Amino acid sequence: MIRFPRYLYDQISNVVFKPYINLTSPSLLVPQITITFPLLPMASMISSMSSVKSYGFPPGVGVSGIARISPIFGIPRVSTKKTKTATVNVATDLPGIQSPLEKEMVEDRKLVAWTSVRQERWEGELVVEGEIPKWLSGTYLRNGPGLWHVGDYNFRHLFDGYATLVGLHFNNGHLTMGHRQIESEAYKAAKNSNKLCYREFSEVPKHDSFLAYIGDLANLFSGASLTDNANTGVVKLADGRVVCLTETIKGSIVVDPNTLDTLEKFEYTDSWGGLIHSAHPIVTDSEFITLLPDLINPGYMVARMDPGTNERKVIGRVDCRGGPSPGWVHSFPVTEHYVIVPEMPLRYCAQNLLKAEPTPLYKFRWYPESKAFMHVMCKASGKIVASVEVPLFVTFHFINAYEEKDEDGRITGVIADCCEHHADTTILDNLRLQNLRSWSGEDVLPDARVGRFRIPMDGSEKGELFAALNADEHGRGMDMCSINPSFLGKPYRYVYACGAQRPCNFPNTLTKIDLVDGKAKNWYDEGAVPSEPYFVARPGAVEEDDGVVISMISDKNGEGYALILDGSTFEEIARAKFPYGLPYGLHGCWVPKN
Ligand SMILES: CC(=O)/C=C/C=C(C)/C=C/C1=C(C)CCCC1(C)C
Ligand SMILES: CC(/C=C/C=O)=C\C=C\C=O
Ligand SMILES: [Fe+2]
Repeated sequence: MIRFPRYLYDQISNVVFKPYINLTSPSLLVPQITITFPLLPMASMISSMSSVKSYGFPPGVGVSGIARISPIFGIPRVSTKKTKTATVNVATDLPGIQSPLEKEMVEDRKLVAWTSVRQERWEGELVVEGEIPKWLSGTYLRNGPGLWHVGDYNFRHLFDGYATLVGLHFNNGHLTMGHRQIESEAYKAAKNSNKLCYREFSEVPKHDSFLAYIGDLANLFSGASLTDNANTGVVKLADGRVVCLTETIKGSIVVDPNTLDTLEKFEYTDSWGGLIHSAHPIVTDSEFITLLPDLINPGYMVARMDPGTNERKVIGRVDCRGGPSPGWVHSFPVTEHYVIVPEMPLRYCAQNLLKAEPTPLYKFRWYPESKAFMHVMCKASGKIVASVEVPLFVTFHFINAYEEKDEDGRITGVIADCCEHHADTTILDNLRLQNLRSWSGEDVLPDARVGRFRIPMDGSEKGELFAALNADEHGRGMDMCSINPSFLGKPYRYVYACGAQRPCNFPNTLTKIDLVDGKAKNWYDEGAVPSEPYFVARPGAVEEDDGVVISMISDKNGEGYALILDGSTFEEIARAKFPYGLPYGLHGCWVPKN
């Protein structure tokens, strides 16, 4: 049994135990281990062990000792000593061994969704079980925070992790997979200095002195200390560029969808400045629309960027009706003619931004007395055509929105759907890594629903919020949604999302919701954590659900696979096992071939 920190254990695919005879003192058997990283044979480390104890397993198996191992970002050393070798495969041999420490390690592997990615990059062909439709030709990219530590320091929150980009390349029924870390300044600095250097979602770099603290505050206001760790989503712009994004504007990074290489920063050439934006712009073949919260004069700038440019042009501005600051806008929806600007009572909070230690709501604060609003801005004129008070709500993700018309074709209202957490902010705390990693079997995932806003366009002061269907249909879990992109901004019927099979501490099913029938079809693999189900339409499809749904699964054995479901039946049509389990990821996009 070789003991080392959890994060290192997960980096390792193979351990070679090498006892050798010390020639100057032949009675002395000196143990050594070689630790090999999967598919990177050069990246192996050799380390001597202090105490050795055999458990009576075959040679090389069941040996205990404390291994001296260089840190994760260190340069592996290679031994030149002559050795006899015996091989232990950690993945296959250790699970059979039942010492308490070994049990703990096996448990760790099961938490692969919440365990740092085990190496910087990998690429290879996957074996496909079932049949991938031949028409599925292109790359599914998924971004997310996949590395949650620097050296020995472990991050707190799911959203803190350094971005891991995964690519599934589909070609004529074949599938190759690759993953790699996005080379943000924040990631590179952490790697080089072995410490956190930029402010992440919940993490703030430690200061050596009071002077350094003051300097950091200045850097906070200029944005210099904010992270550029583009770990939330990835979008394909109409001009073909693929950009990874997060909530900080500087965290916009152009990547190569084929190699997953980090290419360059996406620099905005306009002078709008600002430090933060919505992590989910609306991106289509003709549109890029984003929201820029204004923390000084509480409000939001709504901006558009034309394909082939890096210049945002302002469509209009919404002044907040509540205060003292704008509500968090992780995402927002659009209809054919309008941009819908949500004003959630979970608002950015300047005081919390200044704090070195995280508050229960991180950089935000819940202001129920400030009320909640939905604003509707005309895309063409930038005018606010409706602004209504709505019941309090909490959402990360809007699903879609569309215009309601009367029989004469006049717009009477707007419907906007979101993954709504019953105006309860505890979901943010649930996403702390400690909570995700220490599930005791209790049902602790707060209820969520498809929250449907109806915003009247007749000058009424209030809008409605209700559940679009009975949330028991999807186990009262609801987040990480996608739709058929051709239905963006239009009346639509189907939502793909992560739902729940209870008890659970995190959404653990894939669900296809039929908003017309108020029914859901659910996919479930016991103990697995599926990531956002992403709908890709079949070229030439007429039906809204004619296509496939792609998700990546981190399973209960610490392994993982790509899953392809039929968009219509929601039945599995293919799966392909990854070489090792991957951490959970957030949002994806589809880059068609050519
Ligand atoms: C991963 C995800 O969904 C959200 C990430 C959010 C981030 C990185 C937020 C960062 C922020 C700061 C570093 C300071 C300013 C406020 C805020 C935008 C929350
Ligand atoms: C993963 C998540 C919420 C799950 C709750 O049910 C939210 C992710 C937000 C960022 O993209
Ligand atoms: Fe998101």
